[in-house]
Amino acid sequence: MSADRPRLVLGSASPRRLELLRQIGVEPDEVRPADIDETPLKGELPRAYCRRVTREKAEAIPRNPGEVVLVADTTVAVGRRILGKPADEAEARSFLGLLSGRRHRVVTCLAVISDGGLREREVESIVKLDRLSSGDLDAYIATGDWKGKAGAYAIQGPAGAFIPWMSGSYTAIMGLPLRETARLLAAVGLTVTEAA
Ligand SMILES: Cc1cn([C@H]2C[C@H](O)[C@@H](COP(=O)(O)OP(=O)(O)OP(=O)(O)O)O2)c(=O)[nH]c1=O
Repeated sequence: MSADRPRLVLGSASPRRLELLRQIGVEPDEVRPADIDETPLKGELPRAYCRRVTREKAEAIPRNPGEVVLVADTTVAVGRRILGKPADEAEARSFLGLLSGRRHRVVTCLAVISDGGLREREVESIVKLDRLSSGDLDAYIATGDWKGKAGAYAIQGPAGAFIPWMSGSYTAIMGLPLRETARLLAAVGLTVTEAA
């Protein structure tokens, strides 16, 4: 990347998002996560929720002139219901019970704030989970991989063994849609040129 490019701040505590950015040869100059309340509003629908939370993350992060701040949010939706990160094992079991044997949506919103203002994108994918036996569920819960993951699973982890089908963007499901991210970064002067 050239010396006069803007500084990139990744506004996320998610190790997946950093790993995904690195996959396209982008190393943020700084990681500066947002700490916001992610509680859904009463009656809020999943896409509207994801967009709002993403914008709030973007606005909560202090930004100096010349900096580009990148944030995202991943939300799992079963019909009108929002499944965020499970608070505990009991909630993880209940989320996985809802997802078992069904298709659900995964919405990932991303936003970039630069001197030029706010740019937003949204990517929706569909994932099918096999019907989980109680043995499958116990074994998966025991891995602990559900912790910190929207919907209580991660496609890139052991839960991959229960996913027969998906449609959309694998990187979006994992937390950061790389195609849309690369395009948004390019639009603010951060061309992705170093991918090996
Ligand atoms: C569905 C799914 C989610 N996830 C993860 C990505 C996100 O880290 C997390 C969803 O929570 P988010 O609230 O989107 O992100 P976060 O709290 O981890 O980090 P930050 O808000 O600071 O950016 O779930 C996977 O890793 N794999 C998956 O298949």
